[in-house]
Amino acid sequence: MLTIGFIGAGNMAQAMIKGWSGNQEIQQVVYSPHVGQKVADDLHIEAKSSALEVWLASDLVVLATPPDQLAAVARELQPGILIKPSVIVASVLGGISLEQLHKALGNTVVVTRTLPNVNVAVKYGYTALAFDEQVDADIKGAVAALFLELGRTDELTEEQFGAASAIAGSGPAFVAAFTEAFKEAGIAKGLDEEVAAKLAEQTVAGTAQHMTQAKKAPLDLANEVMTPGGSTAAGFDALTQGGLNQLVLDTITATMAKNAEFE
Ligand SMILES: NC(=O)C1=CN([C@@H]2O[C@H](COP(=O)(O)OP(=O)(O)OC[C@H]3O[C@@H](n4cnc5c(N)ncnc54)[C@H](OP(=O)(O)O)[C@@H]3O)[C@@H](O)[C@H]2O)C=CC1
Ligand SMILES: O=C(O)[C@@H]1CCC=N1
Repeated sequence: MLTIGFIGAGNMAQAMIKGWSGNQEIQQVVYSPHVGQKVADDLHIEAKSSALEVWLASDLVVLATPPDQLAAVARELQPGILIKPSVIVASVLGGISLEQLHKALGNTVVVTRTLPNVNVAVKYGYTALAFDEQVDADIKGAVAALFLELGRTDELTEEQFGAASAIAGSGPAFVAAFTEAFKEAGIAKGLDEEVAAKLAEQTVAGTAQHMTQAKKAPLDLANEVMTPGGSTAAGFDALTQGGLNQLVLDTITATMAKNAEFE
């Protein structure tokens, strides 16, 4: 049995707990100052009463607080790090580098920097992983296998994390915003809200499934839909001329700029 402990029980921690919940070989525990007990009850796991208790009970500890809480959490964990140095840390703290993690937790702690997205809750996530040189292949393999259970994963360099965070980490919010815009357009064109919501959601989900299952590039799929001289091509022109690519680039640029403030 592997025990995964969460420090912080917000949206990201809950998504990961849900993703691993079906695995009978994994036991999960959580500490969060206000919502910890409620989240534990809702997700049928055990609540601990401090970050230190989580550390002492766990094989792998996920740091899932806001990034600015790292120093406070690291202080609480110091006795645990001395008593039980074997615990592996998987940080999901946005913008916090391996170097910053080692500075806070100490150089002896085995630390991995991870960047999952909320889709791990339904095992359709994407997680970027970064390890420092001292992490051996067995640990890398074990951590990667855990995150593979939650969707796709890659080892990236830390320099790639800013872009990965904007596209994969924040991306679900942007895709959701596009889906909402689709729904709103449906309502504006006379559909009732329930029908518009269903059409938008099924079309976004189905398009993603189609590209993934059939291994189709986005523009190949788009071209299949666009009958020459037909209605989709007219809409596609409007989308392109309206500046979709620039808008998406601006969105990713703004996201990365904010993320860089934490570094
Ligand atoms: N949401 C996402 O899609 C992604 C988030 N991340 C990263 O994950 C981290 C958490 O984000 P998210 O879950 O969205 O944030 P939330 O605000 O939803 O949750 C943060 C949690 O941290 C807890 N917390 C705050 N301070 C402490 C502390 N000192 N000790 C223990 N727990 C504490 C809060 O506790 P309480 O409520 O009990 O006060 C809360 O449960 C961030 O660093 C973010 O960058 C990374 C990738 C994607
Ligand atoms: O919004 C945030 O800061 C975090 C990082 C990636 C997704 N959510």
